[in-house]
Amino acid sequence: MHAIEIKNLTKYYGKSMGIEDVSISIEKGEVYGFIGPNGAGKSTAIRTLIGLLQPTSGSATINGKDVFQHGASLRKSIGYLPSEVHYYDRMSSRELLEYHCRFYGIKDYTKIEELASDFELDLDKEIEDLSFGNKKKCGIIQAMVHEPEILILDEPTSGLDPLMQNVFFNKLEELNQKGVTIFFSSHVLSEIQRICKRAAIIRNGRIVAIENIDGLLKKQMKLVKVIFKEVPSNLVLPEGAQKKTWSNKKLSFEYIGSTTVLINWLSNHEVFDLTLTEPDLESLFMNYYER
Ligand SMILES: Nc1ncnc2c1ncn2[C@@H]1O[C@H](COP(=O)(O)OP(=O)(O)OP(=O)(O)O)[C@@H](O)[C@H]1O
Repeated sequence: MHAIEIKNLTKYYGKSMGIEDVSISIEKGEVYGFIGPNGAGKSTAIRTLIGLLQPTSGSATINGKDVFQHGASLRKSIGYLPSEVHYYDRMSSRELLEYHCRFYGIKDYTKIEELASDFELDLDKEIEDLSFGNKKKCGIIQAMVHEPEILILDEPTSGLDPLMQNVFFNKLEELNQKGVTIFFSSHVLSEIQRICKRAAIIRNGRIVAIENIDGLLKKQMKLVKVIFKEVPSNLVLPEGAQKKTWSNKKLSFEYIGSTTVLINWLSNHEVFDLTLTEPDLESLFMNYYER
């Protein structure tokens, strides 16, 4: 039995399409990524998956149970972070999280303190005084505090600074080691590659690929910028390099291929400086998923 199974899920907002024919299966204990550019349909799919939106057609099950028939009981085993959090402004995070716990019959609030300390959240500040990133932390704690067996997180890292993103991913790894299934959306490829084994790639409301992360890494183009000490004569680029541009001693090109081959090629030259960057999602789509 899959932890999450979405079958041919379609959601139209009136005449406008949110998602069409989306199918995703997630094993128990898996960390699964959901990646796509803005407006691709990630939030629509997630909201429909957890029963917050009625689908136009198709079905979604969690632990084998239909989310519309068993919504209330299933939601007890899910932790959900929406892409945007909206709270009662005049409550403190502590009051909000305690209020949340009471829905789950939790009377011991030590987990709130524990998570707030991990995420460095001041529990005594009123929500309206929290920055965007701190509200996000509050949302993440809310998703985790009742210790759900499945975490469904919609753009969890947006608004978190890089250090806090580290804390967040370490926490996901810790929870996953305890058996928690995690499904999270992002539009940043490196985040998905960091902890997922598989990812569904969505564009214009449709799944364009379901990839093993290893496969995605092999396909991934790198942007290579090299500054040479001296411009080498008769320079031959490694196989897989394309769209080369020169500016003074600075060479830029796109590279798809073995990292070892690239490193070997670089080691044959006097390199003054080097940057390797990941392409944005649009370039990835242009290269592989354009249909
Ligand atoms: N309430 C709504 N009414 C009408 N159209 C909507 C509604 N919510 C979403 N849409 C449309 O559905 C499509 C998918 O939007 P969705 O918010 O699911 O994408 P997303 O991948 O989550 O985007 P983002 O990364 O920007 O959050 C978009 O075309 C959007 O305009």
